[in-house]
Amino acid sequence: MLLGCIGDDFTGSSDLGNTLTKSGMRTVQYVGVPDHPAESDVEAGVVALKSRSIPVDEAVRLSLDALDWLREQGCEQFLFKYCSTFDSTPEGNIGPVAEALADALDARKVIVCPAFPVTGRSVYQGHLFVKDKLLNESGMENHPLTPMIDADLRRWLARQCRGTVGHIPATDVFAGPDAVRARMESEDAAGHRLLVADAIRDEDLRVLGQAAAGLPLVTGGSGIALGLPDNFRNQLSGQAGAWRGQEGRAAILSGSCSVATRAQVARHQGEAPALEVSADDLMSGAVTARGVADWMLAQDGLPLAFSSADPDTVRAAQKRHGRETIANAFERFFADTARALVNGGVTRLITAGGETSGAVVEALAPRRLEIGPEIDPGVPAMRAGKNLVVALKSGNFGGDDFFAKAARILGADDE
Ligand SMILES: Nc1ncnc2c1ncn2[C@@H]1O[C@H](COP(=O)(O)OP(=O)(O)OP(=O)(O)O)[C@@H](O)[C@H]1O
Ligand SMILES: O=C(O)[C@@H](O)C(=O)CO
Repeated sequence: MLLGCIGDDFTGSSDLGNTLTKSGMRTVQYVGVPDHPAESDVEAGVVALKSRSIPVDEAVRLSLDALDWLREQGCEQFLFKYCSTFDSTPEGNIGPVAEALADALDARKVIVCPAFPVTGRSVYQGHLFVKDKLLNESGMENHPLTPMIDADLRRWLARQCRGTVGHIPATDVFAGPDAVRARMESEDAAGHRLLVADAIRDEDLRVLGQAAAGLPLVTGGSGIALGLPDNFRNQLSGQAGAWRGQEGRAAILSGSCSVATRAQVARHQGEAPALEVSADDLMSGAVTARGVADWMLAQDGLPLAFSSADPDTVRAAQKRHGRETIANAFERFFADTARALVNGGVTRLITAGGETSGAVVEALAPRRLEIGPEIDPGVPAMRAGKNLVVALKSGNFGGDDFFAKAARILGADDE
């Protein structure tokens, strides 16, 4: 294994797996820290953690465990993958995890770049934009778990860190890898270890990737991985692996309340059987995982069960029941429903939302996820077992027709 990656959630890890596979690295996603060695043909290993919204100490401990395992597999460089919308709180977990990994690797000059231009995430003057909006005006300020209320990544990250945060401005990135390396030197000399890097185009990310050759630790969204495979080019087999689709029943579970998911749910509701699960019904016990799975298994077509709701509804429900209580209850609900669906014969499972997908994948506990073709930017089809394929969609990814498209691609072989 050449590149060792640690993802702070499951959908985000599959996004990274997608980028690396498309760039020609044979990539496997692991569900948590494996208790077995990696297969010898794996060139990039992504250890997917569910560490984005857990207590800081736990996120650090899990990430260091993942690092130990990846080091044992012989990795030469490490990548910490977080969300392209920098999902975190003033306490963490991005800053503390990045600092702990940097300490363990004795790394200085650590790039921090969540840019992912194809989905509209760019970093300019240290600020994160989602399309033409600053992060804190993009809808992310309403996120149920990690409301993003500051678009200045340097300021937000500094709140989470022990050390100071530096900057690699766009002027250097546009000037190429040598200018970026020179800027990293001067920021290092000024005592800054974590360096927020501007990037507005894929070519900027490739420049950062080139500049990062030989550095032990890189951090960012999946975009930062665009340029990394080239640094290993002469060590790669050139065979990313063939994809085999899966026939059989398909179903969708959506716990994501993000803007893109709500549009996908609205579109799907008009075309196929869909069942809404409200927080009140879940908390009162009026709906159960068993009941919802039975309903889904009884439908023709592509059934959807969703809790996706608008920000006002989410806020009101959180006020009534408590944010953590609801989050835990929905996670348990989606995990149990997924288990019942797979036991009931579903072979193609589509999930929306990072926390939701994490709960589902942990419940199904596949040993590894093999990355297949891209469904929409940032979302690959994946094989989770002999008879099971999955698509784990990040909240804000995918076009309005994502669900139907995902079911189709999960069912088809590579051409
Ligand atoms: N109807 C609802 N009322 C209140 N909270 C809800 C409701 N439905 C879902 N939630 C909460 O919203 C959160 C959704 O998080 P999740 O990570 O699954 O989606 P996302 O944030 O859109 O995805 P991503 O992390 O990929 O951006 C969960 O914590 C869940 O408990
Ligand atoms: O980077 C992204 O936006 C996604 O891969 C993700 O992590 C969302 O949960």
